[in-house]
Amino acid sequence: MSKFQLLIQQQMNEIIFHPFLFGALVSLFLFWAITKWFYKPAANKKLPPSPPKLPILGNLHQLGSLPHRKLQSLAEKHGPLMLLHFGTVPTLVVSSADAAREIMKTHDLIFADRPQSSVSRRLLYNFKDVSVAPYGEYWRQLKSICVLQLLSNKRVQSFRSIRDEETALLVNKIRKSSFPVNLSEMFAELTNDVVCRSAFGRKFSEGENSKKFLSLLIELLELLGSFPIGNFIPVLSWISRVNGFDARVDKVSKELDEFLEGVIKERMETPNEDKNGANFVDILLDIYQSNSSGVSIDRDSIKAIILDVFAAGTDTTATVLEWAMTELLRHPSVMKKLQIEVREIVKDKQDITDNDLEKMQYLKAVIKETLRFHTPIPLLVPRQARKDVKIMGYDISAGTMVITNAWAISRDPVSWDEPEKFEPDRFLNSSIDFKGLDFELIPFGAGRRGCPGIAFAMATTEFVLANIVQKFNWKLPDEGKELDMKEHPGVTVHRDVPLLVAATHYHS
Ligand code: HEM
Repeated sequence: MSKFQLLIQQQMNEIIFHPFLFGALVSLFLFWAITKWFYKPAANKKLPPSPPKLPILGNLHQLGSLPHRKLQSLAEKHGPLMLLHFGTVPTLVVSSADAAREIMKTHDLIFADRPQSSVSRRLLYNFKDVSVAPYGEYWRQLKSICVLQLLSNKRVQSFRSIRDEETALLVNKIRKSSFPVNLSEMFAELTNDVVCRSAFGRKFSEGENSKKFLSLLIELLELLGSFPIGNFIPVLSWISRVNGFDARVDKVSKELDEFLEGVIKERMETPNEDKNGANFVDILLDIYQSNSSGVSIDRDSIKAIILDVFAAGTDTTATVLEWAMTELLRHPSVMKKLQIEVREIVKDKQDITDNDLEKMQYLKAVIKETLRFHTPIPLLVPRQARKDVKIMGYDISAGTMVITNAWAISRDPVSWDEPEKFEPDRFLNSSIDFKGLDFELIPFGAGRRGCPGIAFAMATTEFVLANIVQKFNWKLPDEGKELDMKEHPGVTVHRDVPLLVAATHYHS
């Protein structure tokens, strides 16, 4: 979420250097005076500990460019439940497995809402998608479409040929690539193409119109990850109108809508008769037109769900692959052990089957350790309290935003031995999994609002990783030099610099 912080910093700069400085300062002063006058903290409430805050900004200035790291340090001082203030928004920060269990299991129903922003309202069809829809009957119906129809194990299996073909293309690209291979770029392309083919039945990396869609998606992700200052200090909402941010949101939303309308129209005119080869648009159109499953969705719902799948499913999976390869290159003994496992199971066969993947226990351990050590969305997706509730003896008010620092939880020495070490073996004799039942490892969240895309994401991650470690030997281009491990700020935390590597084809 640090686009968040970057944006706030950017917007603060704009306040300071902008010709509208005077207006901003006057608004802020009035706002501060009014809130001071009316706001009286509840005397009889027991609130979680809070770090000291500034007037108006609250704790916004303490987030830094990588908030998961800053919030971890704050939690070390103030405890696993902290109450921060992002401008006027009270925000509960959760930093231990026990506290996360209270939120996502014991009181899951109370925390089943998401905070709503004007950006997601405009980009996601007035909250008609799954990930930001308010908790209620509409969200329940969409979530069940995702879990039972779009992202079920059976559906994920039906996309097997897409994974096969796209992974074969990746392997070919690596073979032909000039030195060094830019793996970060290749993983991003692959995950986009896999999601695109699963959603539309074709890719967007080919053809002019399709390239436009790709650049719109990149903008969508950027905008969804941004938090204009007006979200936290409502009196400053006008800044987004004046600095062109609102106009950019409107433009991206309009152009995405035109593209998706085109895809839907085309599919309605020439429906896909092959039920086994159905893609997400086919399935959603079928539900829309036949009112099957007793669910009624409209055209906007279809477009919003498709955008969700792109926003949630591409960047995240590419990040896991990127960090997994990074750690394998930094730990040659782990790479060797993984290659031995994969090559022994595959032997001299041409293709890796789902059955082979099932047997690759070390591969699964490497992926789990990557999700622990480099949690792709370190602060998960924020929730919001629907009612007043007591958590660990503290009073939490309805409307409080909740941020779970899953990154800090999976490095908590209370739950993990030597948490700062990348050590996949820790999972070999352990039943801990990432599916939302073990709160020390929750990269996909948990409970009602937990991620429905785990099977989809894992199918791609396991298959791609198994193939590239089997078919190539890998080295850093400059062996004497330490790999740069800096993280790039964002909702999904990538490497700051692309992963460049040397690959040699392996012959069994
Ligand atoms: C490594 C890959 C992925 C990671 C780390 C990830 C992580 C997450 C997280 C942390 C949440 C919020 C959970 C919560 O609030 O408890 C979430 C929600 C969601 N994810 Fe994923 N995700 C991944 C892949 C996918 C894929 C591939 C899809 C779809 C194709 C997907 C679709 C969704 C949707 C629709 C939601 C919203 C669920 C709701 O609000 O009810 N995700 N994901």
